[in-house]
Amino acid sequence: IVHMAQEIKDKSEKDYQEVYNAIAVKLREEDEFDGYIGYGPVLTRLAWHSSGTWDKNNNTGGSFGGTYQFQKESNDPSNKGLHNGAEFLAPIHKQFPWLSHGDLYTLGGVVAIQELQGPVIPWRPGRVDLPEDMTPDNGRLPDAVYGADYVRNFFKRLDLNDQEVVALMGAHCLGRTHLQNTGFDGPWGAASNTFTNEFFLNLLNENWKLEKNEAKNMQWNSPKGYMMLPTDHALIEDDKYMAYVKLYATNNDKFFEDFAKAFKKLLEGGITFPQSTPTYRFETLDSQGL
Ligand code: HEM
Ligand SMILES: O=C1CCNc2c1cnc1ccccc21
Repeated sequence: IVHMAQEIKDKSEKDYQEVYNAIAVKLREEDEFDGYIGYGPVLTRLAWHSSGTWDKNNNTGGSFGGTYQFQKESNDPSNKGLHNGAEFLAPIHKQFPWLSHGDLYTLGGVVAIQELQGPVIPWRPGRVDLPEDMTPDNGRLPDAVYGADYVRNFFKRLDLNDQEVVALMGAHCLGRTHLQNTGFDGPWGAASNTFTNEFFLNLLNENWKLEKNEAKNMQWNSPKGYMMLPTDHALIEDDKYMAYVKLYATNNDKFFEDFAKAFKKLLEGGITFPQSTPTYRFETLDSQGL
């Protein structure tokens, strides 16, 4: 299967910046969601989950077809809680019906990262909605209960190496786990809605204890009320991953640079873009004085 991005002839950078701004203004205004964390983290997770179904071995799934819009995919137990992100984006789709669902879901993640003071994520348009029967099966997204070997093997299917995996996991600086979504709980107190390298600092600086939580799942908790999933903690159990955790904990610029590259790669997995497709680097609301 080839997923060839369509050439968008009648839309310019200005048109896409207008969509970016509509999402960003709504994100800024609707700040009370999830205990005043806001929609940034769940939009980021929606962009990742709509892309993370890709299988490089047969080029099925991925962000191209926008199949998250179909219940077969949005009802995947791995996607519990993400309907909040999809509902947030529904009015944006109404306002800009020319934008495909795949472009909408990935652009939502780009806006979230950039508006939460993260790096600029270069983004290309042209994903094309596929019919419902092209929706990938459930079960293509990762479980949180396993260790480093599982994580390394899982991301091979997405063509992502150790360095890209550690950089991407840095997005767990955002938001929190919700017992009713995934059976994990915390961190308690304010979860973050600012994109930083704190996930790596937490991994290295906290005193982690493996405990069973209320849903009978094992998770790592610290005296300060922080938490890590087993797949998070795996990054300091494995020497190769640990080297990148240390790099990103001590070099925020390097983290931002590597995250931006890896997140773009994740959001474009399986898509062939024509040479003529422009790569957009959007302005944040702040940088536009908005
Ligand atoms: C081994 C891979 C991964 C596993 C097992 C995993 C698992 C999880 C789990 C269990 C949650 C809690 C969801 C909830 O209870 O609401 C979560 C949240 C989140 N994940 Fe991951 N994740 C992984 C990789 C990623 C990647 C690669 C990204 C993005 C680049 C990402 C971004 C997020 C964000 C932003 C949240 C917070 C969502 C919110 O606050 O609503 N995760 N993840
Ligand atoms: O160390 C943190 C910062 C707050 N958010 C998370 C952390 C670690 N693991 C997570 C895993 C999923 C969602 C949020 C987090």
